[in-house]
Amino acid sequence: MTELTRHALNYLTGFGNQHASEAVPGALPIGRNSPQRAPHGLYAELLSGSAFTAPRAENQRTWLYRRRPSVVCGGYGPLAHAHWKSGAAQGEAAPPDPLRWGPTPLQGEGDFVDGLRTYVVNGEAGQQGMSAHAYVATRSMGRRALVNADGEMLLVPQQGRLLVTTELGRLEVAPGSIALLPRGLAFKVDPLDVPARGYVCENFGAAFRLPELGPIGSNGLANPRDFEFPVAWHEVEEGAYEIVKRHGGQLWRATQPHSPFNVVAWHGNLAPCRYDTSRFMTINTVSFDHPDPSIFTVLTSPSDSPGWANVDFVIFPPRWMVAEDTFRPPWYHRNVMSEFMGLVLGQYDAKPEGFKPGGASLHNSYVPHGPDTDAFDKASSAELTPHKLDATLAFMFETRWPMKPTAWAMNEAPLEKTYADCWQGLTENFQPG
Ligand SMILES: O=C(O)Cc1cc(O)ccc1O
Ligand SMILES: [Fe+2]
Repeated sequence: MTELTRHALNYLTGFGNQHASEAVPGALPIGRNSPQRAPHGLYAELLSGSAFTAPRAENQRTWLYRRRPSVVCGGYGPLAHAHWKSGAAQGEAAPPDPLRWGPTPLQGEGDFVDGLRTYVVNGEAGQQGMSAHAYVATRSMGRRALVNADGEMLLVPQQGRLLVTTELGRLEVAPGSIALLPRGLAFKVDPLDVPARGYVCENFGAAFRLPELGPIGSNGLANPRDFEFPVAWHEVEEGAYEIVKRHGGQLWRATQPHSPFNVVAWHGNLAPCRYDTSRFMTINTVSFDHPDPSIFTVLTSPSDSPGWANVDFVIFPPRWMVAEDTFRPPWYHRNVMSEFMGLVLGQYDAKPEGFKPGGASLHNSYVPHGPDTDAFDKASSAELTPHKLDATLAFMFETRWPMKPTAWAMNEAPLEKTYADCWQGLTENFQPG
């Protein structure tokens, strides 16, 4: 039995809060960040997530008090990885068809980094845009840590709990929950159940934040208090670590003589967190019509154009459907924004049979899509009594930049050859006069 299954981890709560935590009493300096000698012989180190002069509401930084500073590290050399891609330049030209993949196969051995496979890319690593990946992990990362200098990582586990160890402490993340790992922070992802499978959004744009609530008011959707942050924890075991670094859309590796998880105390508002999607306060119509899916936004990474997200993280959680005189599933549509979807659990109402947990779909910019023929037929004649969509969790990474599938997604992943056939039964029913 691991230490974790015996003792639940502790968490600090509140998205955007200035948190403070110390694993050893007195390790956190009081009243200043950089005393001449930090307590207990620790080194003070600043990690920033925004320009120093970013507006206060968007300014993110954390002070770390650690046994050795991060600069004590060997030189980096390239690390080969066949399947982790980033930036539009690493994608393929693919036809503007709707694409769908079956569940990512669970075979193969490897840790979280080995098991990353990129579905789609856009933008440019470290600058703007995003990538969507699948992961399959069958073993822990051991004495190996990942630092993504290009972007923040949003983990969406689909099966198997994860122990995420970070410089700021540890998070346990189960399917149904997500983890958000700031750009530049060292972490490792270890499966607590094997094999573990899930999805990752790598975000090269502005850091994910809670969406504005507008007329909804001061409560609702993802509430800030439900985001949980780790308490300080440092690894006591001595010995070298391999640091795997994502930088400039490539992987690099170096060895350092000590663990990067050597932060004894920290304070600040740039920190990893987890969020349980069952705490999402879902809003939907109580009258008629199917609202835009933006009402299900958990987190958003804005771009420089107001309302045009670099990427949104949207969920389709369990919810009551009560709309009167309404076609209740999503409408048929063609959107300028591009939609990558995954399914954690259960069925998705627009494609109840064809879209499988652990699978994915891509409806790129202006690619027409909507409910499949079966879903259309059922929803067009369903009795419109209140109905609970239960035991379901789909999600979407929606981005303003068209996505390019990778060579893996087109040639090796379980791409369905006949996905578009699911709409061929939508016959013409027009009855003039
Ligand atoms: O295409 C999809 O399945 C995602 C989606 C869901 C919805 O309720 C409205 C629009 C939309 O793109
Ligand atoms: Fe859509």
